[in-house]
Amino acid sequence: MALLVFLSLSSIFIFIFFFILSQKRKVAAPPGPPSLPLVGNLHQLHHSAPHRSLWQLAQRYGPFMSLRLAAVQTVVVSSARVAKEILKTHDLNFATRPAFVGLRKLSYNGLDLGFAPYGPCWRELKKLCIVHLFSANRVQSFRSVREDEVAQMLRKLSEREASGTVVNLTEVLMSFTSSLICIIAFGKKYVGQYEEEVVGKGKRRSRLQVLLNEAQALLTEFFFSDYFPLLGWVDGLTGKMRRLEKTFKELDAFYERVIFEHMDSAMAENGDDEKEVQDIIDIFLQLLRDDSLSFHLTLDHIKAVLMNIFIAGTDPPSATIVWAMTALLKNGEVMRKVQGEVRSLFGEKDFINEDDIERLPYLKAVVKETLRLFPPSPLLLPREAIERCSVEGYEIEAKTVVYVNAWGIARDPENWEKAEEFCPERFVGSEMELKGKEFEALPFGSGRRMCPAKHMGMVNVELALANLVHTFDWEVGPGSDREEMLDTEVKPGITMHKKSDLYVVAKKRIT
Ligand code: HEM
Repeated sequence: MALLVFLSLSSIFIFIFFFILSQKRKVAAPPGPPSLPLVGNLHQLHHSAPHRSLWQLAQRYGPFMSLRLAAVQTVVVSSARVAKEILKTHDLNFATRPAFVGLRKLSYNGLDLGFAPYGPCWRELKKLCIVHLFSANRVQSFRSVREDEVAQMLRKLSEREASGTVVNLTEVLMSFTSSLICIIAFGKKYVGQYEEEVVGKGKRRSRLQVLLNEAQALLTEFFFSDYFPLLGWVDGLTGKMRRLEKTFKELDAFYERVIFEHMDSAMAENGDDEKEVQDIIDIFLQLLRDDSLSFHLTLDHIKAVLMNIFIAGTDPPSATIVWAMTALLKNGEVMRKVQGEVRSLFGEKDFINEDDIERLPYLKAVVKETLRLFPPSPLLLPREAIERCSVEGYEIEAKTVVYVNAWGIARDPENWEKAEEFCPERFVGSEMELKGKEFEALPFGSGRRMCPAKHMGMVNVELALANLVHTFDWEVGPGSDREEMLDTEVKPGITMHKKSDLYVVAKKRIT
């Protein structure tokens, strides 16, 4: 009997002890909205614009907010101060990425730059890519490629103008950035070598373009395996796993084919005929032969980084130029001012080159203002806590997923006057570079996981935009609803694309 009483009392004490402990932990996490059983707060996220719903929730629960997305403990950062804590003070502890199913597969199980877990291998790979692929000298080596591709885009637009057709500028810009990244990464435009497929009302895309869009979509696709691990089998039933496998296999075969073509031509040339412009595969093949590398670079690492470059090099730059043109069409005064700047300095010229860009402070301010209001990755890329740690007096458990709401922070009236207005003047004469040092606007992220290609991205956008506003006068296409054309609704996906394509008429300027 005594033993029974003793056991019952001890069980009650143990229960009370763990109950108090769990309550303490609950209190120690950042505040957040109440959650439902099983789904947690999943239902509170807007499908295509989660950054907007998270920003609204943050107005109520604060700039450091906990959410439970089914089984995934999450925190959301919505102020410059907390972003600095996470991305600078505690950067090392938040330098890894969650192993979500889509990210893991498309990163060759974590061998890439963008989604690999933090560790010695990723560190070496990032160093190597920064030095060999994305340095200022390397970006400069692609100058002629960039200028040729912009000139080609202008020619295409001139032909359409001559035939009086309305132009889908979104498609023109996607095709420009994907051609450009194909030449930079693979040495030639493979897009045109693939058969075209019908992808919607009157739209045709090359298979390679379709695969690229599919990979982009799969990176943010909802997989049961990520949020309800016990229901992972549902992903098999819905066909998502098959879609992921198929897209991965086709892209893998494409990268392999291009790499082997490079190996064959290197052997045929016997190494004595250096190419005028080395593409990214050439550089990787050289590195593969380098015995002094501090880690074992494999073919899968190369394919994984090519996957990053193909997706990240196409989408964020094209989305940024579309947003810039949308904002300029909406704000006629800013359009006149930026055209005035370019044309008054270079009115005699047919083409604005990269040296000219350095003399265009207002154009540069337009690009920065676009990146402030329309960061292509509004929630950056997800981070994950490596170990339990304390931030702003709250306890963050290991494996908590962290989203930084860069979109919301850059519209925070605490940091920006007339925050919602498109006003490039705020950057004229300002020292702000928006390259990871200022936490009030973080279009390229910050810290160890920030974008390694920020310089390349910026140059591509500035050159294309300068030439578009220099060469043409722009109007919304006749027959399109101006309101709808210039709205700021977005498509779902890892990159924030404008929802409706931008249909415009481009008229050559009168010289
Ligand atoms: C307008 C252009 C671009 C913007 C706004 C942009 C933005 C970003 C952002 C926000 C991140 C996540 C940073 C973080 O988690 O803190 C990122 C990562 C990355 N970006 Fe970019 N990007 C651009 C262009 C490019 C280009 C052209 C490339 C390659 C050719 C590229 C390659 C990458 C890679 C590999 C990562 C992953 C880095 C890592 O996890 O360590 N980006 N980018």
